[in-house]
Amino acid sequence: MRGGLVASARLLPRPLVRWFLQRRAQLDINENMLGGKKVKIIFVLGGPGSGKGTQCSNIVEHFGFIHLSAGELLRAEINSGSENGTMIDTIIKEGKIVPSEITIKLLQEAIIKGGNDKYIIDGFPRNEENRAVFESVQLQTLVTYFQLLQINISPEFVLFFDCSEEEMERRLLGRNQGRSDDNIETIRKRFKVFVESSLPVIEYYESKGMVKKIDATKPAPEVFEDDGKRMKFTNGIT
Ligand SMILES: Nc1ncnc2c1ncn2[C@@H]1O[C@H](COP(=O)(O)OP(=O)(O)O)[C@@H](O)[C@H]1O
Ligand SMILES: Nc1ccn([C@H]2C[C@H](O)[C@@H](COP(=O)(O)OP(=O)(O)O)O2)c(=O)n1
Ligand SMILES: [Mg+2]
Repeated sequence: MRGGLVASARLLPRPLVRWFLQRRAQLDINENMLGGKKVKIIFVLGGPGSGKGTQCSNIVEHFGFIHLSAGELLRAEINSGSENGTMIDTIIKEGKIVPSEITIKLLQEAIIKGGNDKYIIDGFPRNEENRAVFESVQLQTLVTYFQLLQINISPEFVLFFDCSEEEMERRLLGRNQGRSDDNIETIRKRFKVFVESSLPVIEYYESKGMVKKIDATKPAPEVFEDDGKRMKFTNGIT
């Protein structure tokens, strides 16, 4: 947590960070509990087709979280005809990652609109930029709206769905949701981006002891049994 906070703080003006730290010390609070309502976040990460969306639906049903899929928010933005839509569409078709500002704005809006205090966010952060910008934006939000909106800077934990590429490829080719990126050419690009850009994020959280790794190659009900155990065993989440 401290490392993330320090990294985020580097992106902010120093007087602002100093003010924030002093204010926090005065109020005897920490970054996970800034008075008022706490918004808890769990990140769900894993390669394309590892079963993130499928398992998040199960988790929502059993544990009362609001599920936000970064990919679905981006697809909705394309379909809404927004000015960024064409650009987002092109990036997704190329299997690349959309600039963080766009994705984070959509996530923040959805969190505020959701009005819940527990969110499970799937497919985010997908690269180091996603992670660092999310943390810095959260810190700014905390500073700006000190008593109004308190979203944790860091997730409670990260669920990592570990699945072989062979199995993920099979699932994506059979997904049948009419997605422009579920074709073999884009799938291969997405696997490459996952290994090069997303795995380092998982490793970062692993180094902080925050990752709960799940064998996602098994059939969906068995995978959910694993999620369920991990959710129940985590105090204060359910
Ligand atoms: N454990 C599983 N075994 C077999 N197929 C699965 C499993 N989990 C999900 N699927 C199927 O694989 C495809 C991709 O799953 P999805 O949840 O959309 O993954 P992701 O969000 O990680 O891309 C979907 O068609 C889904 O029904
Ligand atoms: N944080 C994110 C999440 C998704 N995207 C883009 C790039 C991804 O290939 C697509 C689709 O993401 P999505 O999570 O829906 O895909 P999968 O469920 O892993 O198959 O959206 C992004 O740019 N940034
Ligand atoms: Mg998905």
